[in-house]
Amino acid sequence: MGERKKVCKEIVKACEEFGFFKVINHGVPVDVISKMEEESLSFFSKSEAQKKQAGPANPYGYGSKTIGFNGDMGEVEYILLNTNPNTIAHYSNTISNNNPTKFRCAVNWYIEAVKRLACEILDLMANGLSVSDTNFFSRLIKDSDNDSLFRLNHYPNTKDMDTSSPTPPPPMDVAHYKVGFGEHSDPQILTLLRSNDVGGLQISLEDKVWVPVPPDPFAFWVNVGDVLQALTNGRFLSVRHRALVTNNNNNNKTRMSMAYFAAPPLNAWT
Ligand SMILES: O=C(O)CCC(=O)C(=O)O
Ligand SMILES: [Fe+2]
Repeated sequence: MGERKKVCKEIVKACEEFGFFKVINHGVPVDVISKMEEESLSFFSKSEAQKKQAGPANPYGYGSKTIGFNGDMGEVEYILLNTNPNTIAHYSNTISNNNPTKFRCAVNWYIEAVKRLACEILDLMANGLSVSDTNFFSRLIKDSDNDSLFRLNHYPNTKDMDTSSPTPPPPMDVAHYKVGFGEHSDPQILTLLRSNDVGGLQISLEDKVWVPVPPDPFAFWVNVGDVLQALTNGRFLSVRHRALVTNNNNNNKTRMSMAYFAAPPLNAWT
């Protein structure tokens, strides 16, 4: 079997078993990632009052603790954007009032690079599934009306949390954690997730068995989303995952992640 064919088969197997896999040597330039991370860090380091100028997230913009429309809460603050360049340009003004152009460019470069990677992965998947039209999935996210999203997440350290509860927390190395981002699956086709070197992400393979995902700032994790599960008639699993805030890391570094959610146009006929 040729090398490419082998990769296609392995990707399909991972999507059937886990709906989740890791990509290394992905071709997204290091400086594109580090510029995006720099922008993210500089935004989240601002004062609460400054950050709130870019909110509330409805659904785009800055949000803190409330996630989505179902009243979900978590120890997370985030910026959610549509990947449409007009939306990015609009929000850049309040997200980075000292240099909106720098922020906008960092986001656009990052999105351009991860979108290319997502398309390549989707073509490999189609190939592995022996779909005759191998660009079928990637065409959906290349459509100019695609509804793809980009999200920057920041999780505080437990040291910053309220520990004034009457019952003392269990020893730090046991189950002392808070939910940063509660259990969910991503609704779109595919998610490319990249984080700094602070852990917290977990995936659930069987019911309620949580497996920690080691952080790797040089890699991308790929999540199969609900749309791809549906497009493959359930052959691919859309992976359930969550992010916890722990204080296992003894330095003060906090987790930052960035997620690109590749989605078809809202009115796509699939
Ligand atoms: O921060 C993480 O690792 C998880 C983020 C996530 O699941 C999401 O943004 O949908
Ligand atoms: Fe997610």
